[in-house]
Amino acid sequence: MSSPEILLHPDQDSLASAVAAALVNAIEEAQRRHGSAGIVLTGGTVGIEALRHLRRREADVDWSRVHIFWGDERFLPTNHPDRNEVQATDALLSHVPIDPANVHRMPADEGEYQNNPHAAAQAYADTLSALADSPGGLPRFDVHLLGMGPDGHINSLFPHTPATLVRDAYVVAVTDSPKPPPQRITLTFPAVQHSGEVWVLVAGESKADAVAAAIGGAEPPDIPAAGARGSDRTAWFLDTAAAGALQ
Ligand SMILES: O=C(O)[C@H](O)[C@@H](O)[C@H](O)[C@H](O)COP(=O)(O)O
Repeated sequence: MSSPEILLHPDQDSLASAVAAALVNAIEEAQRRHGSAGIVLTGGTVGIEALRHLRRREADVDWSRVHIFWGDERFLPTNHPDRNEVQATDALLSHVPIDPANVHRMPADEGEYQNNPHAAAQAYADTLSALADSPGGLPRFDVHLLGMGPDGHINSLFPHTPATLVRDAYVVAVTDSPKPPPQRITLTFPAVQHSGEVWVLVAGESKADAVAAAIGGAEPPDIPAAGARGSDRTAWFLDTAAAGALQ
């Protein structure tokens, strides 16, 4: 796995803009090398702001060869404004010519999955497996975007929770998240670390201690962002405030 690389930006807006520019390049590079690009999206303010910036660069991307996935989802009914996919759709996906069949959303809390986040997590694992080279595997994730909470959580992997210990599944349900809503679906560390590149996007002073702990080598069950590692590259996009506790 790769060592963390730090990319410093003066503020949240320039950070989000830099992420969008880097995504344009990473998508083009993945398409050149593999034919298509697989991008895993995150929720959170910075992650969604980066998508708004990417929308402004719509013409710079060949959307017909992009696959979109999610690192986690709030298990809520379709169209609920707190769903990460609804926010990403508003910010970017409904404004670009992407093939809807290439947008791989996590299931919502309704229909056959209503009140059953475990079945929904399994369904997403099946979706990923169907796109993988071998059964039970994962498709290529060229870039996995991650936000991080002040407690160091990434995706819905919260400190000292069972999901941080899972090694034998790529997707699990979380039923008692410390941050609302309690029910979520999340990729696990093995899925995150399957990614070629992992980019952690963090702004604000409230995150500074967790940034320093994660980059300083904390244990992932304590500070989950410490387990945010890509096989080829791990990039921390930080604003000055979030970098404030780094030595
Ligand atoms: O699922 C959630 O409750 C949030 O999406 C969360 O995981 C978020 O990604 C981080 O807390 C960073 O969020 P900010 O970028 O808004 O600080």
